[in-house]
Amino acid sequence: MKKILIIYASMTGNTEVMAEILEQSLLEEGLEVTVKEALRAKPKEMLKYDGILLGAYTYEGGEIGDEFMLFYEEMDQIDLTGKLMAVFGSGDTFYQDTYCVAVDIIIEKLIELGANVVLEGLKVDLIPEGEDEERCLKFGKDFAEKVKELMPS
Ligand SMILES: Cc1cc2nc3c(=O)[nH]c(=O)nc-3n(C[C@H](O)[C@H](O)[C@H](O)COP(=O)(O)O)c2cc1C
Repeated sequence: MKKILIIYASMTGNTEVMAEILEQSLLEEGLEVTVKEALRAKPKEMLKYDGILLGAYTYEGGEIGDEFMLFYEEMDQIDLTGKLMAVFGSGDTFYQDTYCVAVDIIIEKLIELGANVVLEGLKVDLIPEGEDEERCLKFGKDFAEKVKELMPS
């Protein structure tokens, strides 16, 4: 069974809800899923998984939230060449110019580290409800399909 790791940081719970929906979606696709908070995870753990999803909210006018920062910095120590990855996060459209930019910053770093970022970043305005919940479920399904296609057993 293909193994997926979801690592996320969430201050007020919105990105955490995204992580939960993604977990549900990946489980429905028959994948094994581990979910961890960034503060309790180390980047080298990613190397044991077939696919990895990273989630972070955006803070302070365009920065990665504090709880994800150490993980982000320590990623520099590992080689992610070929790793199948994608990024998600909650933000607030009130911050027009920096809406969900943490997602973009992380994607940029992953590409720099050689990862294969297989989907466009998933950005949600505050809590994922209704249509946004559907977008999260689809993101999980699309990621599962990529893993099955690109990591044949
Ligand atoms: C001080 C402050 C600054 C913020 N800056 C941004 C920002 O620049 N861009 C953005 O999209 N959201 C910004 N947000 C909104 C949060 O990203 C949003 O509330 C998000 O849903 C929090 O996710 P979480 O519940 O997972 O912690 C900011 C929130 C606060 C309190």
